[in-house]
Amino acid sequence: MIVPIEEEGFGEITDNTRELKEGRALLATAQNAPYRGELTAEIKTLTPEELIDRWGLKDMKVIGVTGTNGKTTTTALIYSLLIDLGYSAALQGTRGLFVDDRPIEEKHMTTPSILETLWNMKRAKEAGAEYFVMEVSSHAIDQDRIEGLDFALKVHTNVTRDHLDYHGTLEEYRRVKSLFFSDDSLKLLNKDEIKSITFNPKNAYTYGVEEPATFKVLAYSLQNGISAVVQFRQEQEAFFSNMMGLFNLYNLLAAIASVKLLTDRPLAEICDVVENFGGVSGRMEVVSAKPTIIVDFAHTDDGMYRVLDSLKDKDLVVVFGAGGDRDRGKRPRMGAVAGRFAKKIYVTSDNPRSEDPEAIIAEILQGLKGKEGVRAIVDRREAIERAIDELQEDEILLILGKGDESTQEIAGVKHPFDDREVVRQILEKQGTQR
Ligand SMILES: CC(=O)N[C@H]1[C@@H](OP(=O)(O)OP(=O)(O)OC[C@H]2O[C@@H](n3ccc(=O)[nH]c3=O)[C@H](O)[C@@H]2O)O[C@H](CO)[C@@H](O)[C@@H]1O[C@H](C)C(=O)N[C@@H](C)C(=O)N[C@H](CCC(=O)O)C(=O)O
Ligand SMILES: Nc1ncnc2c1ncn2[C@@H]1O[C@H](COP(=O)(O)OP(=O)(O)OP(=O)(O)O)[C@@H](O)[C@H]1O
Ligand SMILES: N[C@H](CCC[C@H](N)C(=O)O)C(=O)O
Ligand SMILES: [Mg+2]
Repeated sequence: MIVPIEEEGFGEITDNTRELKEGRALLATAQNAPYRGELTAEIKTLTPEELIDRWGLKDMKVIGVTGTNGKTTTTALIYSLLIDLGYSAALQGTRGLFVDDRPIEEKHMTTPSILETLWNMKRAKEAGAEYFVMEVSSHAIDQDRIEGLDFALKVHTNVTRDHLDYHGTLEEYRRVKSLFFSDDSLKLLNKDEIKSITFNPKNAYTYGVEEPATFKVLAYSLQNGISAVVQFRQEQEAFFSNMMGLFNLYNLLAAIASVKLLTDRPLAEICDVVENFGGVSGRMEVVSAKPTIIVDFAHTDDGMYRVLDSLKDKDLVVVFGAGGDRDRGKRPRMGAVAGRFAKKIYVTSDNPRSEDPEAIIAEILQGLKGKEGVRAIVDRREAIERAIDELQEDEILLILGKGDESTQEIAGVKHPFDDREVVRQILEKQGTQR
């Protein structure tokens, strides 16, 4: 990556030795260390810390959220609460880069290289942001893509199972996630999932629904949205959100606690603005009210469990698949979770990428042996169409795994495909046929 830099004698900086040329400096990172062996003396290099100094980023308050699921939702909530309380904030993650509700960069990676993050922080600062809320993926921790960053707050959502294609084992995955919480930084941990990580107890706060915690939910209801009462020391306040599901109560609690720790504003003021948050696109997004069709990004067995469990008193119909070139072990587990909660199940393709879609479906079906009402349809559009055609009164259709993704990656080609758009086209076609 190459970005402009105002440096005597240099106009640009890159993090790739292969892009070096006259007038271009090199950012010396942990990631490109293996390639810096034969650097000649006249190459101007900067470390991430030096670049942070030069771009005056030291006073930017960086919030990092890591965990298997909930990062995009929790960061979006923190960002939204800060803005509604009058602060200026930036958001970087799976859905791209935003500053004060303005999209600045298309969606790219959940956590890009340190040069890209610093460049985004520079642009956010120039746009007036004082907070930089970012998702921190396990890959980024493992590859030290966050080197040099001084976090004002580190947040843990949960550590269940994903990316074992990359980390190998659950222990290794947990070890990597725990690295993020090993220093003295101010940290906020999910007390109900505290066993999933190890952490440095210095400056550690907790949030919880079941367990006693610094930020404790005293009561809650999940009927028609989420309403709850939270206690922090002597403060006790109620909040309400239109979002659905117990898992979103955790995301809300983590966000409220984060903003309290960052701003020390009265809990009442923070809880007052919770209701303004309309949710994250592609996460529990109600695409159609009648028939009820919800699109969600759940793409692990734990994510699916949380979503389906939060609707378990309804008749559920599920369309889902599993990503190719990702953790294969979760596939039968995803099948088993669907089998446990859903009345009808359409197993289809997600992003097969370089794998054979039929083979992925077969691995998911391993978790559905003996289950009635299961159909396997490789073509995702056809699976969604069949599910909608066969949907009965008072059944709820959940289309899982892709959320707000706008493409389906098959054999290296990204085809335009957006679950929500497909649902709208099918309903329109049906509407005209009725
Ligand atoms: C598997 C993986 O994570 N790969 C990431 C990794 O690539 P890599 O290890 O191949 O990097 P590399 O080619 O050795 O280069 C490392 C550094 O050395 C430099 N380099 C390289 C060669 C050279 O000759 N000279 C040189 O200086 C490169 O410019 C780079 O800065 O480092 C790159 C630079 O930071 C990332 O862009 C790349 O992410 C790829 C594109 C990717 O798809 N990663 C996915 C798996 C990912 O990270 N996903 C997570 C989580 C997704 C989620 O759950 O939401 C994410 O954060 O998005
Ligand atoms: N706190 C949570 N615990 C478990 N599952 C959750 C939680 N929050 C959201 N989910 C489920 O996981 C899905 C992904 O949520 P979200 O996009 O916020 O997670 P993420 O950590 O950013 O995921 P990714 O690492 O893929 O970017 C949601 O669509 C929902 O089904
Ligand atoms: N629908 C995607 C969701 C995963 C996105 C992200 N968590 C990643 O692993 O790239 C898939 O399973 O292919
Ligand atoms: Mg995300």
